[in-house]
Amino acid sequence: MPEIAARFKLDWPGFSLDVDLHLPGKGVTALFGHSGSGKTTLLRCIAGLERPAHGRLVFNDRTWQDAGTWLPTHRRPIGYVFQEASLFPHLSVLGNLEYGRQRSAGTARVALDQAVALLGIDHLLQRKPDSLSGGERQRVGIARALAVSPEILLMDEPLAALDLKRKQEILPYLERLHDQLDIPVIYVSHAPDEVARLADHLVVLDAGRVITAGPLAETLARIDLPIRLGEDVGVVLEATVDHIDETWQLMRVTFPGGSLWTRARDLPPGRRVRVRVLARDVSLAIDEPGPSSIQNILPATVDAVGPDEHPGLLLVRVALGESRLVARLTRRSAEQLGIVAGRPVHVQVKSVALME
Ligand SMILES: Nc1ncnc2c1ncn2[C@@H]1O[C@H](COP(=O)(O)OP(=O)(O)OP(=O)(O)O)[C@@H](O)[C@H]1O
Repeated sequence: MPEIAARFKLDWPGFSLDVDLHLPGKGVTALFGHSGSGKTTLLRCIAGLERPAHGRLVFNDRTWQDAGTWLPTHRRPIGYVFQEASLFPHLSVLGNLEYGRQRSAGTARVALDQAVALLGIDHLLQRKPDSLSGGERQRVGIARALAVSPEILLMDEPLAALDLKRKQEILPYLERLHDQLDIPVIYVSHAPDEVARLADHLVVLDAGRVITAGPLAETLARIDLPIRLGEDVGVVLEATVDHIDETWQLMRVTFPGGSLWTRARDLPPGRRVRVRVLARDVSLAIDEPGPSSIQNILPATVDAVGPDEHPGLLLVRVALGESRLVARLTRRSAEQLGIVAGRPVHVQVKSVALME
């Protein structure tokens, strides 16, 4: 599988970046971390917009940077999406897309027509940028990045400048990119919900260093990381819709190790979905609970126990077959229930978010 090998060392007053990463050559890799952790700087190094004194970057067996090699940005087969699309105001949307394409030197991987269709902007092609909404402008910005037929798409918080409504409007298009593009995407974000929804692979940065990197589900289930996610601690599960209960308008999704009920959606059985389960919505019981308003009660085994941000809380990871859930418990209840690794428990899941 093609791969991206990136090693950068950069020193600025008050900030240094020191990373050595191997990223998959397909799917969406999220660069995640708090503000100032170095996400944008790392993305800019990959794009050649920063030139660190010590750096090595190999993309699909081609060296873009090492001690004796430097491929300038315009010669790298990249598409770059900024937080806000800066479109030429005097050109129509189509003019903006074609301008980007003229500068493209790479082999055509994603045609302009395909980019237009993927981002749903065909009805906007004759419009001028100042007549577009923020969300539409950003969709054009993404299409423009794709119109240069890139071999990799670099996105720097493409939703950060949008309000919640516009974000919701654009997320389905990003999901389409995820499903239909065959080029790797590196996606900078500090929003856990975006990462849970879009990423396949996760790199967590803190103060210019990589804290952890790996497949999304596995990395989110780590409870030993110093990064503070607060209310967003939780896991994602790759699941399949297996039953719709029309009477109660509920839907059952199955994952390796169990199944969960959630609100029904208009999705056919067999459809692959991603579900997010937050640690605050998971509780544990030793004996099988009696009648309860909680619909999802599953047998599991405690896998690991770790500290949480507040000294009164713990994070407990449980195993259900090959899947993992994380529960947030008070230290007192963990003590009272005798929660230790290896202990069989019943997991109660109060709420499940479908990332679809
Ligand atoms: N050109 C520069 N010269 C010196 N310091 C810089 C430069 N650009 C960024 N920095 C600093 O480097 C650090 C990392 O910045 P960076 O933009 O990569 O963080 P980030 O994780 O992308 O943050 P955010 O989520 O806020 O965009 C910050 O402390 C920033 O002030």
